[in-house]
Amino acid sequence: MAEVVQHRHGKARVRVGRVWREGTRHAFVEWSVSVLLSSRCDPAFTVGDNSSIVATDSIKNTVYVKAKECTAIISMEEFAIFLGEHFVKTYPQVTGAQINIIEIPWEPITINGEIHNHGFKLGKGSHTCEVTIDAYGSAIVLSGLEGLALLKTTQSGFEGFVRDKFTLLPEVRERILATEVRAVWRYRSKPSCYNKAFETVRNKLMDVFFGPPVSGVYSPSVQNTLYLMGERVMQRLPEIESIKLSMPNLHFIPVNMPTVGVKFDHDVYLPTDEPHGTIEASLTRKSGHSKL
Ligand SMILES: O=c1[nH]c(=O)c2[nH]c(=O)[nH]c2[nH]1
Repeated sequence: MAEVVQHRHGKARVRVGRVWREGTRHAFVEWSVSVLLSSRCDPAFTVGDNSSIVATDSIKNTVYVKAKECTAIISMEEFAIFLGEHFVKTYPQVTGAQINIIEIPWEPITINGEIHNHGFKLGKGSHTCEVTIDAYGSAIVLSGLEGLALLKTTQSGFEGFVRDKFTLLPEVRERILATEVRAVWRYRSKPSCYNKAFETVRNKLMDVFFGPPVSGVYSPSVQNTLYLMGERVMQRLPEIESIKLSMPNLHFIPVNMPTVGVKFDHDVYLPTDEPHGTIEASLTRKSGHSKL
């Protein structure tokens, strides 16, 4: 007969996206929240009596309930205190709560020095290149951009797609649109500066994705936004022959659990990256064929 000396239980990596809409200016955070409760529930371990266990599923739901209750923007430290206090105050058998949160470093977009109302990005993405030289010394130059994560909290929808017995997805005119752009383009002539051309491509891709800083621009699908991004890059840089864009659709699923107090109001989301939509296309100047 053994004695349980120490035990905890909780839920790890509860992903939550929270949007605060202050007029047309949106604030946004994405957190990965882990909760561990210390509680007097030894009989659950020793004799299979679950009567004192706060289910880890309820712990996960509570994260969303508390995120919903934060009606003003809050730091993750304050949120962790708010959440931890809830568990120790609500359940007499809970003697302690440890909350760990990692914040995904989404930062507001700036376009021409002006902060965008609802656009965010993660980092800057990487510049890549692939050069092939043939026996005569002629070079094919491909440049690319990898890992540029972009997100907008509004001005996106998806409607009018095939509806049949396999369809569950509702049609929406309001959703979060998030992606991680990968682009590869082929030069038909040498730009005056490859690095400057890369910067121009990156800025153009972002300008088209986000639209003007105050109003943004409506996206009816990732497909259409991707096409417009590629088209505008080729309009801006005549040296580019063709461009291939890959833009996964990183879904932010509305959290709607009215029975536990979370009625979705474009505020609390479950961010996912698996599975994700995969959208890609190659664009080429009308005269040529894409060699990407
Ligand atoms: O922009 C989108 N394109 C799709 O092809 C698609 N499919 C889906 O389920 N959601 C979306 N969104």
